[in-house]
Formats: sequence, C-alpha cells, structure tokens
Amino acid sequence: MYEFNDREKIIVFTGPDGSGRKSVAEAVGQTFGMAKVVSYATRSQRPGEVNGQDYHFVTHATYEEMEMQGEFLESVTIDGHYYGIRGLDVEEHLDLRGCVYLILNREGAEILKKVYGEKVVRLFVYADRRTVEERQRRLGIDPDTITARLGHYDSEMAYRASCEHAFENYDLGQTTYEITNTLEAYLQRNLVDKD
Ligand SMILES: Nc1nc2c(ncn2[C@@H]2O[C@H](COP(=O)(O)OP(=O)(O)O)[C@@H](O)[C@H]2O)c(=O)[nH]1
Ligand SMILES: Nc1ncnc2c1ncn2[C@@H]1O[C@H](COP(=O)(O)OP(=O)(O)O)[C@@H](O)[C@H]1O
Repeated sequence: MYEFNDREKIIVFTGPDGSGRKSVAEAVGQTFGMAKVVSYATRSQRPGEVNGQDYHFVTHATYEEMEMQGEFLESVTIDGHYYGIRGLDVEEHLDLRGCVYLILNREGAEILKKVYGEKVVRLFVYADRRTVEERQRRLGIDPDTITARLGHYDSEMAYRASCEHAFENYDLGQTTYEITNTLEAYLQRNLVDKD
C-alpha cells in the first residue's frame, strides 16, 4: 500500500480503442489509489461488463433527461451512442481523493483540458492499427463495432501531439511501469511503501 500527500490532478487516458487505455489505467489507478470517474453511456452492456464499474449504462431517455438538467460536464455522440461525464462525479472524487482518472476519446480529453487546465494530465496510449484490431477481435467485440471504432483510429492518433505524454503499449508491464514513473514525478506524491 502507498500513502500520498494530495495535489489535485485529473489524469485522462486517451488514444485509439484497443490500445490498452483501460488495462493500463486500472493498474496505475490502483497503485496511486486514484478513483475512476465512470462515464454514463447509452451503448449496450457487453458480456463481462459491470454496470456502475465499466459505465453507468442508461437509456436514451434517462441520458437526455440528465443532459437537460445540465448534469454533464462533457457529452459526446460516438457511432450513435451518447457518452458523458457527470460534473458532480468529478468534483466529488477530487474532493475525496485529490486525484481522479478517466478514459476518454480526444473530444472528451480536449473538453476536460479546457475546463480544468493545468490540473489535467493527458496520457496518450497507442499501438499500431493491426494490433488494436487484433486485440478487439480477441476480446470478442463484433466485427461491425470493430470497423466503426477503427474508423476513428487516424483521428485519435493525430491527438498524440496535443497530449502531455505518449506511451506505446506492446508490453503491458513496461507501459504500466513507465506511466507510474511519469505520474509519480507529476503528482509529487512522495510514494511511501508502507509494507
Ligand atoms: N468523450 C468521452 N469519451 C468517452 C466517455 N466514455 C467513454 N469514452 C470513450 O468513447 C469511446 C467509445 O467507447 P466504446 O466503443 O464503447 O469502447 P470502450 O472503450 O470499450 O467502452 C472510447 O474511446 C471510450 O474511451 C465519455 O464520457 N466521454
Ligand atoms: N500490451 C498489451 N499486450 C497485449 N494485449 C494487451 C496489451 N494492453 C492491453 N491488451 C489487451 O487488449 C485489449 C484492449 O485493451 P483495453 O485496455 O480494453 O483497451 P482500450 O481501453 O484502449 O480500448 C484487452 O483485451 C487487453 O487485455
């Protein structure tokens, strides 16, 4: 276990689908005791996904109602589905932990940066097109969804230059190690091993 002194930071994992953002984020999040801000989404829940952990899966009607109430800090439409982050969720987690992480596409990352400025650290995780396609296939994602997601590959890759840091992900352990080191320097949390 690690202990840290807090400094408010919002860590945004971004990059193409299948690059490994979620896998890396979960590992790094655990190391630093960071809370994940879970998005609201209208897409269907995939086998193995847990409502409230992977996403808050909601109907279009619920989503639109929340949007009308002004609950979303950012809200996007991707391949016909809505995705959004509730502003209160970010604020509450920041108050509690001082540091939160999110997994967003480039649009979401850009909005967070505009709203929170210096607090936001964008970590761009990437791999080549063939690799991300193969990983999605192995995950059992249906071919049409993979094709749609690959349609965003080039535009997501072009966001790399705007991010504070970029990490090629072929060896998950190595990537996690590099990101942990980067964040440690950023957060200056003086990780103390309590074990
Ligand atoms: N802007 C934004 N992007 C999101 C949000 N939630 C998820 N995303 C990203 O939207 C994209 C579409 O997600 P999806 O195809 O459902 O794949 P998933 O990453 O396996 O859930 C992915 O790149 C997600 O990381 C959100 O609240 N806002
Ligand atoms: N370095 C890696 N080598 C091999 N497989 C990986 C690596 N990183 C992630 N994966 C696998 O690739 C798939 C997509 O990873 P995921 O973290 O869900 O990506 P993203 O959140 O970017 O869509 C998952 O099955 C994950 O276990």
